[in-house]
Amino acid sequence: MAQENYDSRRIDGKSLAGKIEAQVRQGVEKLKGEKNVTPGLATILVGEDPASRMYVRLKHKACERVGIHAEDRNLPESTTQEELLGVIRELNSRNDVHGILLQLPLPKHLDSKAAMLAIDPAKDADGFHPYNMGKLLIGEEGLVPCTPKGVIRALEEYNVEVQGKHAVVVGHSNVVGKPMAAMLINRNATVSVCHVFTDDLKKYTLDADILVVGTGVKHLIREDMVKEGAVIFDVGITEENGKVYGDVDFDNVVRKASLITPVPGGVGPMTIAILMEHVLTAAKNA
Ligand SMILES: Nc1nc(=O)c2c([nH]1)NC[C@@H]1CN(c3ccc(C(=O)N[C@@H](CCC(=O)O)C(=O)O)cc3)C=[N+]21
Repeated sequence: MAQENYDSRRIDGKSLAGKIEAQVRQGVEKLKGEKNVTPGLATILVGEDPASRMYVRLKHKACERVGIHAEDRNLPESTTQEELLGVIRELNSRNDVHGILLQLPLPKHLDSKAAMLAIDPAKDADGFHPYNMGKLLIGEEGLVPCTPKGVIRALEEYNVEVQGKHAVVVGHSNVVGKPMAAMLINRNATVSVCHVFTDDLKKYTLDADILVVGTGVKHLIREDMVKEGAVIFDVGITEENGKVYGDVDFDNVVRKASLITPVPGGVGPMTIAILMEHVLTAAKNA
């Protein structure tokens, strides 16, 4: 059987990220030339979790590509809450650090809510501070969570109409689902938010014009659960035997989608590109 070619339906997150990074690189050059300011990002990683280390490394590599100065604060697993807050306060006070990223999850003995609250909202590159989250909810999108912002950017790039459309968000996490729902509401979509306690998930997903899935459940979304012509963003990552899987059964769902992101090479690279944009924005505003 001949393999059908669905390439035109695939949202190429890598090339979109490349486009955003090229714009950031120009902005960084301009800021250096005009104000002699080099944007700086400090990442804080507590402990040695290999996945977290890899994500931090990806962010540092992106900084290198766009000309942002990156500082790596790798703290031992035994770090106390007071010590962590001390590092955050030091970074808050430094004028060569414009963005602070506290890599999550933190070891269990640390209070991540209190730590995020300690980050200067103006340096909150992740957009996780309650002040920035609150602004997002009232329609003021400054520093907002990078992953849902990447989805919005892709919708814009591909000229997908959002107003009046039924957008279904699966997963209600603070980093993806909730801010994603807020951004879609801000753009006048009709938004349904589904999660582990939703019964009859399929009833909602089948009606979705735009479907954003971030649950971490491998291949949760099957072909029979999506509407013909849907625009689908897969924000899930499950690692199994060195392979990465999304929340969407891409190979089969692609037949019904009009646009769809793969994993890897979809939303992940866009997340990092938006993070770079945020550090530049924070440096401009400083
Ligand atoms: N404070 C905080 N901010 C974050 O932004 C944050 C975090 N904590 N904790 C963990 C998650 C995860 N995350 C990813 C970013 C990019 C890819 C990415 O680019 N992935 C590549 C694949 C990379 C590979 O597997 O080699 C892709 O999808 O193509 C993945 C995951 C950011 N996170």
